[in-house]
Amino acid sequence: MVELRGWPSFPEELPVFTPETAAEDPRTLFVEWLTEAGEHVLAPHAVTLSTVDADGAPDARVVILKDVGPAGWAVATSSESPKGLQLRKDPRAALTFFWPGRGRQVRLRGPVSPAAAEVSAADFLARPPASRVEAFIGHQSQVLHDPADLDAAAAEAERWVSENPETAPETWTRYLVDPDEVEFWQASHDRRHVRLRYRKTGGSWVSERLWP
Ligand SMILES: Cc1cc2nc3c(=O)[nH]c(=O)nc-3n(C[C@H](O)[C@H](O)[C@H](O)COP(=O)(O)O)c2cc1C
Repeated sequence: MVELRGWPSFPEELPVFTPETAAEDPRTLFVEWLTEAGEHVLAPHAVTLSTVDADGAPDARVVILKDVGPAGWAVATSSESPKGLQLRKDPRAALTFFWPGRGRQVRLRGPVSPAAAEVSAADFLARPPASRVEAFIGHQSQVLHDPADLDAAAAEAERWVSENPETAPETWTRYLVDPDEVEFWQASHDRRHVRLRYRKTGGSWVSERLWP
């Protein structure tokens, strides 16, 4: 058995979250928390993206948040990857951020749509060369029978990317999660964790405290 008790989850000092003074728009509060997390944790923009597969079973993996704007929270991947195929069939998702260094979690869920082709292409072209090559290799999550196949595909992708520096693969897609619900969770050492959930109703947001 692994002894898991006693491992600390949070630092001794935690921020105090006061829902009464929180922004009216969850995006504003999210950007505040994300910016602050960037000063305390590695990869604050790493987020668990949850989707459902063709059988309705949940699936989840970590991706990188690419942007947050009026159209939603943006992530990027191949439309041919398992998550891309899942989103094509059932365009709904949840995003879960966890920033242990601040004792904070943010959860959001809602419909997902692909960004315009030129936005996805710009996302791809802004990636560093090695990341572009990685995306061009393709076959994400398929079984790799022989590592030599990956070496060959990488060499081919590298050649393609260097000869076509302005071209993005059609499969590279920015997905926008436009949440109906966003929940902010702030740990407290007295276990009175503070939770604030925003729900979109009509065109505006309603926020409610939740029991911990
Ligand atoms: C920190 C971190 C960041 C990642 N960022 C991305 C990303 O932005 N896009 C992506 O397609 N995969 C990313 N991955 C890999 C995914 O977690 C996953 O392994 C891959 O996308 C295949 O997922 P799928 O089979 O569900 O489609 C990242 C993994 C980690 C650990």
